[in-house]
Amino acid sequence: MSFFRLLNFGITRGSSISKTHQSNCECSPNLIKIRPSSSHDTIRVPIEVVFSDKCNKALAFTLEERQRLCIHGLMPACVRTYDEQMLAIESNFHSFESNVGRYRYLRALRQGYERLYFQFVSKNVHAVLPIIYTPTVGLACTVYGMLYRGMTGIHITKHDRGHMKQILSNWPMRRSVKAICVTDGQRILGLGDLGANGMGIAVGKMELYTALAGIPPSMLLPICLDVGTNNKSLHEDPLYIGLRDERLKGDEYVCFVDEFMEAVVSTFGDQTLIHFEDFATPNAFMFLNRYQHCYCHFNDDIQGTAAVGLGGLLGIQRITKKPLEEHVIVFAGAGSAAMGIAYLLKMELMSRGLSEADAAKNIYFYDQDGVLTTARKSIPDILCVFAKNMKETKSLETLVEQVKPSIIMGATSAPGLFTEKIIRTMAASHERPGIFAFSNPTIKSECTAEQAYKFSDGKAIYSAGSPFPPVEFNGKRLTPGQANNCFAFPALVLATMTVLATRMPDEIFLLAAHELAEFPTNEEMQSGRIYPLVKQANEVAYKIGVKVAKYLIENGESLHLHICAYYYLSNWLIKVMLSAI
Ligand SMILES: NC(=O)C1=CN([C@@H]2O[C@H](COP(=O)(O)OP(=O)(O)OC[C@H]3O[C@@H](n4cnc5c(N)ncnc54)[C@H](O)[C@@H]3O)[C@@H](O)[C@H]2O)C=CC1
Ligand SMILES: CC(=O)C(=O)O
Ligand SMILES: [Mg+2]
Repeated sequence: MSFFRLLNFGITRGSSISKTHQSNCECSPNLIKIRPSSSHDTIRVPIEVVFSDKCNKALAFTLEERQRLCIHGLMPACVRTYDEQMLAIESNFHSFESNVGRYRYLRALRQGYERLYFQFVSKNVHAVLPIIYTPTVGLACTVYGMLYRGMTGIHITKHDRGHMKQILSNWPMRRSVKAICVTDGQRILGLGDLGANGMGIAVGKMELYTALAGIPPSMLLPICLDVGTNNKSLHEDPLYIGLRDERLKGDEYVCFVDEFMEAVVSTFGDQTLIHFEDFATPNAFMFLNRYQHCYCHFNDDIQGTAAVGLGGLLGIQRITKKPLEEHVIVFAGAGSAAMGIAYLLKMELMSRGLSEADAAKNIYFYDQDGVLTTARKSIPDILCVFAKNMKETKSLETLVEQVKPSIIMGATSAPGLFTEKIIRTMAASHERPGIFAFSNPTIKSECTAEQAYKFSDGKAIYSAGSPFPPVEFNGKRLTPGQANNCFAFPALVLATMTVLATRMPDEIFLLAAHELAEFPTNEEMQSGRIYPLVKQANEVAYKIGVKVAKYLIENGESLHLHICAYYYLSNWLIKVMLSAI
């Protein structure tokens, strides 16, 4: 019997690990009387392998495993079942009062017991996502140097030019890597330039690949491009883990990223999926365009958010029974998130037969410089069609008074931007005003759930990038939706990886938006919640993943033609991946 077969993890959900020991010992529920091991059937495996993060089962090693692996006596007599293991982790997790404490505990758990970690996360998505993802991961990134506890991915610095392939080859699981998530740390959530501390976000995103979409962690590699940081306080922070230099810029920066992209595919293969995360907006768009014909890549802040944003808008259409083209929509912020959503929204409206100008007619943009008018100098290409021939104003309240939007979408990192006056004005003109506060983490929300419900007299359909608890209003319990790209990217990468697609066309983001909008029931929609619950995120990833996989195969985006002949196989493959954890 091989080591890995002997090491029957058997920790599939709800199963009991203690079956094997029952024939070998007398046992009370938790404590077992063990008999000495017989040396002739032992398997010699280096102890550091048995207790490595990939293999360590803690007290779930059965009596047979303990005897045959010669680790008998190296742990207490108790053999824990799956449920007991999960209970022990859960008790530890909840024993920490602060969320950063819980984050720290989970980091240690992953480093010592990777399988248990992912089993715990995928079983407790609702409790754990706010820790390993927004909002806590943002706070953790601000003190990442203090929390640092060893290898989580690859750091490539600006001094590594000419050697990137060699550095990537240093990754211990290089042979199995199929996807990377890369950040240069310049716009970490709404917290600005966090330099090399941004690694925390790349790690968090990839943990959702596994926890929500079942993609084995050995296939995934988080990468931080340390090209310096313009955040002076990090230069002075004695615990900072990155280079204390100004950021690379201009041609030097672009050449650096070009070399990186080439090194990725030459090390891990042509169809390696490359996920760009939290780059500053101009660079995010520049790389999305630059690499569109050469790599299988996507930008989560632009495209993943677009799918979730449009999904939310389609949800509002379901509630209000008013077609999206008749809604007046104000975007507050003109960065990756807002521009990505507006682009996909325009695509949706044009697919309904509208001209580009008609699709853009009721959509307004407002940013730090005020409302976007045709008088503005240097408008990004994507936004030109949305610029209005109207009087300029620097006040969002004035704009809202003027155009009376039925939907407002904030992605500004400007907390409190949606004032009482704005929300009241919208509620006075619309039965169910849509309010989206995409900014992360929670402290950056344009308004809180409570403010949205209170100032709209409970009428608002409110969603936010970070989780808000339900609010009691006039005897009703109102549950906000989480408008976060975590409802899109796990499905999109699962599909792309499963069918070996070589690119990620715009249509799959549109498709994901439609599937997402269908997820909540009519009853949930009418209660004002347009997104699934976070605890349903695995199901969302699977269902959208299957649809996207079929689309990719049917439209010739899949690398292997024989898969096309068996396109229903994608269903099966995805199920297998999901059951792998
Ligand atoms: N919920 C989700 O899934 C996602 C949320 N986000 C969040 O969206 C926020 C923005 O990120 P990016 O789109 O990359 O944008 P960015 O950071 O590149 O741009 C922000 C935009 O907001 C505008 N802005 C800033 N302060 C403003 C103010 N007081 N009034 C009006 N406009 C103002 C700026 O002019 C700019 O257009 C971040 O907080 C980020 O965490 C980003 C991606 C996904
Ligand atoms: C959620 C996300 O990707 C962001 O806030 O940047
Ligand atoms: Mg992001």
